[in-house]
Amino acid sequence: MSADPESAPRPLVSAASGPLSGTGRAPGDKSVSHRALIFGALAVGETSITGLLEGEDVLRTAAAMGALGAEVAREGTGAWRVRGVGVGGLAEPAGVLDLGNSGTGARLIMGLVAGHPITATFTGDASLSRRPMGRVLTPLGQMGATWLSREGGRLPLTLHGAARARAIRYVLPVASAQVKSAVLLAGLNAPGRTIVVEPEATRDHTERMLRHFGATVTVTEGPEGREIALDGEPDLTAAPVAVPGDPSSAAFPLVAALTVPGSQVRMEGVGLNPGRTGLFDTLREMGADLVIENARTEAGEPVGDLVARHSALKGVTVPPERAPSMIDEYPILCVAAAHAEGETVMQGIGELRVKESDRIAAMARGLEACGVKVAESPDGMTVTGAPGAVPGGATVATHLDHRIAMSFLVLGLSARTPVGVDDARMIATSFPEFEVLMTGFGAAFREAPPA
Ligand SMILES: O=C(O)C1=C[C@@H](OP(=O)(O)O)[C@@H](O)[C@H](O)C1
Ligand SMILES: C=C(OP(=O)(O)O)C(=O)O
Repeated sequence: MSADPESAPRPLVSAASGPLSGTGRAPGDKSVSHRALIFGALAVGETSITGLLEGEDVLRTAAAMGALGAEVAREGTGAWRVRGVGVGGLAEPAGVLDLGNSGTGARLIMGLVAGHPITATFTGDASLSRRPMGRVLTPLGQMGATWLSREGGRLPLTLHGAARARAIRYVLPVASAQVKSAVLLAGLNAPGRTIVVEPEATRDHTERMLRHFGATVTVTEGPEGREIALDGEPDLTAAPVAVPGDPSSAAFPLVAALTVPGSQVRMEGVGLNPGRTGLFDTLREMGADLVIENARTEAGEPVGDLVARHSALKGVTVPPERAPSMIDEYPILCVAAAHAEGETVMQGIGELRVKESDRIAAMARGLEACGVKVAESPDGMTVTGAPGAVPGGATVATHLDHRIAMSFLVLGLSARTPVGVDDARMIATSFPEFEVLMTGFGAAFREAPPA
């Protein structure tokens, strides 16, 4: 279903369905998919990608790479081919780059453009236009880029790349893999060493992929944190990419199985990069029967099959330093927390307020409407569970946020009365097969008339 802003919202209702069971595959990892297209576009030669996520966020990045001069072709389901232009070889796009709902696409491609002597205008949907871009513009400005934007560096924004990009050393003021990646992408076309220091480690897909395509990247632990150094102006060479399954997407059916009595669900080929697995650790601490089988390495990324069985969960305090490794998973963790005995305390998660929606507020309002007790602070929330007794019975506002929509559809499967979401369109940005997969496991979803 399309997330086309011109189309009408699509309300959806989820109701208690009995046990869920089955085996499925998570869609391709969104972070790795964006990067495969971007590095493919910068490399010399033809990169073939398998398992690419064909969600709307990634399709926007594919279109942007085409507009910047790469040849991008779809060969079959998840199978794509990118003929790159070489570092420094991007062309100025003729039209506007519309990144839709995607923060990753917008911020990474800004880094790419900033390192090239070209100008590009970026737009996005209402959600993306509210999100802060100053966090990437500040370092990109230090590297020589200039821009004209709405107040606070919001989209729409026109970015003039540097005539000759300067390598910088940049200490991340916020734990963000998107900011780290934007600086490294700009640094690719800068002579000398670009260094990013991250006080808290974030997902390292960019570092892994830079090496995979032939760049020299060294990572050391320094007094200020993890220090990533990239040697500028490398010759990137096309390399095949097999995209692992997305743990952030697999989280939804797995938590559904943990919370619906009698369920057992197996998700195969899930990426288990340690920068992404904080939710699985947390769920196990809560008492989840969640087992990894067939742990293996595929194309440089750890991968495994995950089996979840319905479990009696208990509330935990999630260590704030774990936040970067589960940053997109707090909405679905709230659903597990709603079914856990006692309190689940989440702290150090202020970043959730600047995602596709203010996710702390969206989850708190939705859970309250469903009869779950929640306390909210500027950078945290506490959910008090009601195991097996979540009332439900509300239609929740999703604010153009796919993860809010999927979380409440999962909650509806175990609530006493159905839970509706006001709009399911955005699910297509990251997990287009969500409804088919979940209904295949036995979930009861039905279209609802608009309120
Ligand atoms: O680099 C990436 O692919 C991502 C980084 C995270 O964002 P931040 O860098 O803003 O934390 C995450 O929330 C997003 O879904 C994907
Ligand atoms: C935050 C997310 O993505 P992005 O920042 O790319 O919009 C997400 O997918 O949860």
